[in-house]
Amino acid sequence: EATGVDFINVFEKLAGKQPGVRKGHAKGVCAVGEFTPTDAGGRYSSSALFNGEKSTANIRFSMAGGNPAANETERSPRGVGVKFTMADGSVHYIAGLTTPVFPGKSPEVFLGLLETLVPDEQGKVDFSQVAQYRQEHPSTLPQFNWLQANNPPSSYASVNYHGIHAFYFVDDQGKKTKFKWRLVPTEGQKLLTKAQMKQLPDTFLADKLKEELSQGPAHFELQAVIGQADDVTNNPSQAWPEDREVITLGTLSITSSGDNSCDLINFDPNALAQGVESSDDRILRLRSTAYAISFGKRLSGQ
Ligand code: HEM
Repeated sequence: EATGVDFINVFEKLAGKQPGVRKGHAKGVCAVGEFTPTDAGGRYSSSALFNGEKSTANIRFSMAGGNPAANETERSPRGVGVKFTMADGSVHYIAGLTTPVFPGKSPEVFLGLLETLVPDEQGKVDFSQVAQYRQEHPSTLPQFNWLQANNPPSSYASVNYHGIHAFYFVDDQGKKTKFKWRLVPTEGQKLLTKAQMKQLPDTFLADKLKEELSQGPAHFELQAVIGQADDVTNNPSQAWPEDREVITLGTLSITSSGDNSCDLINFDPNALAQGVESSDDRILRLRSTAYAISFGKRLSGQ
């Protein structure tokens, strides 16, 4: 079985030692804002997040991977982490990606994919080996195909983000409802054109966000896709059918960005307030150990 330590080790082989930096999603920007709930979530969950009062939000937008100099025009996932602090003081974390699916049905398949991407002693990646691994492990393909078909965003604030894993709402009676969350920009998605992907510099997303927020807040709808009885909860490489019911849980407003307010946050996706629970997805469960190791390392300058 793959462990959190295995992932931290392979990230170091892929990105080199990056002391003091996140071992995944190394490049990113902090932002702050607030969350205003609708009354829809309260029908499924006892969480204080949905009880009518506003929560404050600490946000971080990021580039996937361990490279702090990642190229922001490349076809790779972008990420978002949100820490909600509710009026009663309780906290709830989410961390998702721009892709609706993850590249592997299990920690082992994902780890194997990363291992094929480790360069040899000459610094070369054997891409034929990567392609062969993908064919032999078809659960790596849906995310790859999605990234080829969808250009990267022109702003961190103008793209959909997906929780990818299944979670459960739990209501006052203990009744559970499976769901997957997503954040949808209220003004719709804005993606780079092929020409912009060639012309833009490697780094523009943090400045662009700051400039956009100087004109006023950016808004996302937090939505929940409600699962049906036979929708699987343990395979993040697969999306649920398109026709599932979607409810709007509230609006996330981003008001400013560019400070260091997220540096001490570990966006552990299993650190959930009462009223929401993790599913049996092994990748989701494993993320806690990997994030904790990364958090400890980066805070201690390793
Ligand atoms: C086995 C699978 C995974 C591993 C080993 C892994 C590992 C990591 C690590 C080590 C970090 C840095 C944490 C920190 O220093 O605070 C990170 C950050 C992040 N990961 Fe993952 N991850 C995995 C799967 C996922 C999935 C499925 C998603 C999305 C659904 C995701 C989204 C993110 C995001 C958005 C961040 C940045 C959080 C921030 O800004 O601090 N990861 N990941």
